[in-house]
Amino acid sequence: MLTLSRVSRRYGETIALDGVDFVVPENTYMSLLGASGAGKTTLLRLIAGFEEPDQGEISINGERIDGQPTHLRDIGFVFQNFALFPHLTVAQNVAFGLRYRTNAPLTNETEIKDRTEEALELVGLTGFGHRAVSAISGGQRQRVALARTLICEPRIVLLDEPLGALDANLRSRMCDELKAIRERLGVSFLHVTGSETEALTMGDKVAVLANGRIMQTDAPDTLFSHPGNADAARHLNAWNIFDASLCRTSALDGMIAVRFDQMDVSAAGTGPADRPTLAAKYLTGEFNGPTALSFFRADDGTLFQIVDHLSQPRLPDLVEGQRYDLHFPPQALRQFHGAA
Ligand SMILES: Nc1ncnc2c1ncn2[C@@H]1O[C@H](COP(=O)(O)OP(=O)(O)OP(=O)(O)O)[C@@H](O)[C@H]1O
Repeated sequence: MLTLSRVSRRYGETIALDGVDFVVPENTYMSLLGASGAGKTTLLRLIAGFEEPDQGEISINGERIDGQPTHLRDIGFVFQNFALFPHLTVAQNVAFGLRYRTNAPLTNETEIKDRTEEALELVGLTGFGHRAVSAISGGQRQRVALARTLICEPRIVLLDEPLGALDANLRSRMCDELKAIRERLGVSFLHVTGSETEALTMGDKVAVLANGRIMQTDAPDTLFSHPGNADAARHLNAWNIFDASLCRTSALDGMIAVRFDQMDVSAAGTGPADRPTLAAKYLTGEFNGPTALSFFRADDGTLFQIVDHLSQPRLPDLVEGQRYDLHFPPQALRQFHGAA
């Protein structure tokens, strides 16, 4: 189990991490979701030991690792650009860590060969060992990077936007593969990403990092349906977050949130009396295959998005520039206290 307690890191005036408390349990795929600049890479660099925190503690299974040199931490790191050695073959890249690690480097060629083949098999690259890394695909390079990390049997594997350099089809295939490889090994993965879809698909648990802090950590379905604060909700790209005073008849106040798929639309002035209702102007629509997204703007400038599933369409025909009533069942709303 990896534990961060009150970890802070500043760069001059910039507070990248501000008292982060975070736990990655054993045998878990943990996604860390955050916008650009949220501090995701900084967090990984502190865990790996490329940098040290200004404050706080980092430990694995109760043993402090902050302050220890990187090579003694037993942590694997997969970089976004894979960072392979271009002049070495696939097998030489994978074996590199075994030969040159500070802690008990291997010199027995048979053992190195066997371990390399095992690692390549684990990531589905049996038979690719002799290839140059320039002569394999992006997805295969990703797997070489993973094999090179896994061969040293790290206590935890950190993956920094590992799918970012891959095209969309490959990304979804690698999602499945990464999960399967992790399950086979039983070692925890900490995967950072700016994509909510990737975070929710991959993670047994998902943590949201914003303003230098972990805002929420939960199972993906719990986080998606029950974000605990506006910051967590904003990262899921599925919730309208707005001031309750926009609703005509509501006794609510503060910031509330309603999921894109739980809002309905009626002609102006015809919203049902038993539902919280607000007025907004229809801006435009967007088709995404099985779903359609409609955009509205309320009088205070708040943008609303409503998702319609094409198999069960529920929105009327909409005219751009015209005002409508947006409404929702009272039980669909989540109310947040304190966060804006
Ligand atoms: N070496 C540095 N010197 C100064 N500021 C830095 C340094 N490294 C990071 N920062 C700042 O710290 C904040 C967090 O950066 P970090 O790279 O951790 O974010 P990130 O969530 O990984 O972003 P991205 O998704 O864009 O890679 C940013 O405001 C960044 O500009």
